[in-house]
Amino acid sequence: MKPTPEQKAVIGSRAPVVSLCGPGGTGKTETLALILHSRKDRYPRVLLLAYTNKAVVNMQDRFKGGAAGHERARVSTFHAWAWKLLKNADHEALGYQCPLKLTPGINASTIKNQADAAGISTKGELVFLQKVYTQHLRRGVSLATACKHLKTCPTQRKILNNVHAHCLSTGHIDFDHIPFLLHRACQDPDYAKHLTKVFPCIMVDEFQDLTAVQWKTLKILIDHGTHFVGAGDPYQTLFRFAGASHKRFPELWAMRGCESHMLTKNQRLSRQILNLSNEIRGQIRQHLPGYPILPQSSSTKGEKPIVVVNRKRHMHVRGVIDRIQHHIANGITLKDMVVLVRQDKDASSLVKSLDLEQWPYISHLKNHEPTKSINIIQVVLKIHYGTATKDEWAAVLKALPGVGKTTTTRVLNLVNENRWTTDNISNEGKRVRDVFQKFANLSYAINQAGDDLTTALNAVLDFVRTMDKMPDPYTDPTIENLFRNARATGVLGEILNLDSFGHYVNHGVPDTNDFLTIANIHQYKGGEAKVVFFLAPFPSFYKTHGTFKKQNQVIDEMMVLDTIITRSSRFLYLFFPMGFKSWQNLKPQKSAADFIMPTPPETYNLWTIVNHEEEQS
Ligand SMILES: Nc1ncnc2c1ncn2[C@@H]1O[C@H](COP(=O)(O)OP(=O)(O)OP(=O)(O)O)[C@@H](O)[C@H]1O
Repeated sequence: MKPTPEQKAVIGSRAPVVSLCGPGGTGKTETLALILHSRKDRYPRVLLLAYTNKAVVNMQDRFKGGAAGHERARVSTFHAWAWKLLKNADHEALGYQCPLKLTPGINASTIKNQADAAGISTKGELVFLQKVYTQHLRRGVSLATACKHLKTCPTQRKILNNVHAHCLSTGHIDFDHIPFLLHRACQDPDYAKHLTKVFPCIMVDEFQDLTAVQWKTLKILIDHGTHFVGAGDPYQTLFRFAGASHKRFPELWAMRGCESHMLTKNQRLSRQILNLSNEIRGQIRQHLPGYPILPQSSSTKGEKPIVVVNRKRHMHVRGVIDRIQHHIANGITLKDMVVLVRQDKDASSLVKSLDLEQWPYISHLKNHEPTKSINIIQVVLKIHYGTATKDEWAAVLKALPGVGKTTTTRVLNLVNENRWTTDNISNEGKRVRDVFQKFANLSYAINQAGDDLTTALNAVLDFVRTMDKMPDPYTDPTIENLFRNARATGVLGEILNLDSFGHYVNHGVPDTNDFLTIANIHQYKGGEAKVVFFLAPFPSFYKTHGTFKKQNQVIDEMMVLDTIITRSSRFLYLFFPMGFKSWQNLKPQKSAADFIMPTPPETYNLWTIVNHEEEQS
């Protein structure tokens, strides 16, 4: 691969702070790989942070094959990197009475326990309490400030203060605590200086997705001398709900010594797809002025994007399957195709059809039922972390050999009353003691394994193997992904984030390397495929979320659509659930279709799907 002049300029930059901005497909990630390579002799260590576990795995794959592979580079999510540092940090200096224990799900379960104790049990109030607590952590503000900002009442404040006190006294922390605590640790100038020495160069892909507290932490390191490269696209800020902001780039540009680079030559999109993307970006820009978005170019010719309209989802599914068959007949493999959705349930009828037709696929949808093995592995891990619900405990106890009804009831009572401490258990009968001993042995093995996550996972799998009526987990094809992700992220608890690895269904097809990908666009960010299908949501989705009532949300949806469009290098199909006549009359739908309709008709081809069966009947 020959870098373009724009890419060469960034690679050759010696500025301490570099901003690399460009629309989807302009080669930002590729350029980061080249910068990494070019800087390998300049720094003893380079850290590259990516937003999702999937992005980390992709990046590691890209570096393995590409020029960048060298031992001094480390690719990680912010959380995995920060957790490795926090494990060795002085917990007392951070206000904790015990060493930190990463316990995924602990925030939600402690908030629930405290709320139960205070007699609060409505779902709405619980969700609100979680929102306040999460905001305090993600924004890097004190709990008191978050409480004030979100106008909590004295009871709610008391509950949240108790949650906070519980974490400090037990050392339990959740994922959201990780960046918050690293930020706190970096406020000590000696620690920040130390980190700057250890990480003299940090690069971030999808820079706009950093949360406020993550960015504040990196800014401290930059101020202490860490060199920095932030690559991304403010128009792909899809994680605003999780704390991302299109303002990150202006904040980066305002840093002292920042050199700003733009990539404008699109390496992925054909000219025809680029035209459509530029139209949507033009609309985004009307709402978000202030970003110097230069005209893009592309040298690849391709097909015009195709807009397909039909009111029925099952007709879209037929259309997708028909087009897949067409492309396979023309030499494109399933592996080069992806079906993208905005919300997971939009893919459910497609998944049913694929199962019926026995087509192999990998689904990155959150609502895809995990295999029995993955399910039980997650529950066993939750027990290890102390966050399993009573039902989850019951499911495991049911499958443990030699555990009858009486033992199960006794164990569940102890768990329910939160009384399964060593002292309490020693007074119990042998069977109950045996059950807890099994879990204690497992926890010991996991803790002993430390950073060696393969060993830790094997301990969990071996535990599952001893259970009755469970398939052998080692024969589950998804397990390989699980190990791969665990190794990539370096954090065992990430396995509880089901969406971090795909759900693979190969239906016994001999070539296990050829499958269709189905994903939510938030999961597929940064990905690319030759053929991209988008199954747009029905207008009811936007109505439920009040999207068209708030400008910010309309912009979010435009960004979602542009991110989907820019995943495709050759063929793009956008399926909208609406009638052909409504499209011809340009009747607004209050849905994603409204962003395509105003574009010049020559930007795309308009198709509909005719149901011959219905016509015949
Ligand atoms: N100079 C180049 N010559 C040829 N191909 C390139 C060049 N730079 C990048 N590419 C290819 O173009 C495609 C898009 O690159 P990349 O994924 O780095 O874009 P990106 O800007 O990070 O996209 P996104 O915003 O969607 O994540 C990849 O297939 C990459 O290998």
